Amino acid sequence: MTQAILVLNAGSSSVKYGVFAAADQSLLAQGLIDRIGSTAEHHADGKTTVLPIAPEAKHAEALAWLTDHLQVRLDDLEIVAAGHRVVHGGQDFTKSAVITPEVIEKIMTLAPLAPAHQPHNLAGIAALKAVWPDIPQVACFDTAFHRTQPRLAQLFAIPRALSDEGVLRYGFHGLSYDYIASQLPEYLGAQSGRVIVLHLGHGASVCGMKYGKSVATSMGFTALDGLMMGKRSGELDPGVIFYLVRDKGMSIEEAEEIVSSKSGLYGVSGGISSDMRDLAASDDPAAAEAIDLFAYRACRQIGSMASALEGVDAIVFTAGIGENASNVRSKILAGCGWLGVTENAQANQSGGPVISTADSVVKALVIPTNEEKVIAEQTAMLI
Ligand SMILES: Nc1ncnc2c1ncn2[C@@H]1O[C@H](COP(=O)(O)OP(=O)(O)O)[C@@H](O)[C@H]1O
Ligand SMILES: CC(=O)OP(=O)(O)O
Ligand SMILES: [Mg+2]
Repeated sequence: MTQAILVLNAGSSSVKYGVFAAADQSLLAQGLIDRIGSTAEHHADGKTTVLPIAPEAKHAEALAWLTDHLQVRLDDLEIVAAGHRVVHGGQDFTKSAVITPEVIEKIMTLAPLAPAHQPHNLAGIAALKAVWPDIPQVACFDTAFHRTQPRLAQLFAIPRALSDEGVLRYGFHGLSYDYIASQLPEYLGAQSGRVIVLHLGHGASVCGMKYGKSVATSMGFTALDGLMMGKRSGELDPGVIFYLVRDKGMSIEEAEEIVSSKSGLYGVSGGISSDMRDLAASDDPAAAEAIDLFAYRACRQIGSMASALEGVDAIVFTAGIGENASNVRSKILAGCGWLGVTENAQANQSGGPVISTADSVVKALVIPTNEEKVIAEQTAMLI
């Protein structure tokens, strides 16, 4: 039987999985469940099926369905290890780690800093342990890639004692950025020096990379900062939170829910949807304004990254929106014309990879991300 590594990538609205040959990490099978929390769908082998679970069911039910499904589907493979995306690694984890009870405990203590992710990551680890109790499991952290940020990029302007105890800009989506960094030389050659990568999914962030290393990123201590997202506000005056709690009498939990699950595309569209596909299909002016604000905020962050990089050679789009929504890419590129980037509308429509004109000073590209591949490689290295 072929020996294989099973990879789980639990995001805020989806669970992606991949099965890779242990020998060379070639892909053997993959799939994903998305729209968790509305009508969860399983996509694999070109087929889409609605999961036989309640529409409002959460990650736990989706994971239970998935492990049942995988046991049947993978019965001709020998699963020898599992790799997991774990969103928050704090200061302790600068690279991936074999999961032990101590590692689980550290991951749990960081869970309050990533409440929309870390519990699902831990649930995935437990779900696979129940089915494959004897295999090694590896945790691969979203924060690890950004540990190369210079100190000034990590500091918030808060009392020193708080920074010293770890209230810092960690940044996320590091597995995705790691994959994109590995692809840059092939796409850009010598132009891969100063690159701004936009990971635009349900969660969204920007990373400024110098020669493939993170020097600045838009997410912070938690995954709430930076860009506008599916349901998260992104960058927000902290005074708004005080107003909600002190003046409007909300509890901290209610205020947290506002900024983490009632804002972003969902909130600005007046509750139409957190999914870019639904907003693009809507003729409601609030849906159009949500898309415009999403693009506007991305342009503002690109300006910030260009400054941290002291110039820019290329802009890369990736993840669900970045890879698929040509209308959003087009709006963002139009807002960045001053940086020297010119969209090739036809290439953008057809998905690139190069979506700038031949004479564009700054190159723009679409590169599909592959967090699962990075997890498989990091897992193979540790087992
Ligand atoms: N064909 C598409 N057109 C426009 N947007 C899309 C398309 N497919 C996915 N998306 C957007 O991508 C998001 C999911 O991105 P993804 O990176 O898979 O998310 P996550 O890993 O954070 O769950 C969806 O919420 C939706 O807004
Ligand atoms: C960190 C984060 O926001 O992840 P996701 O995009 O998967 O929600
Ligand atoms: Mg994701």
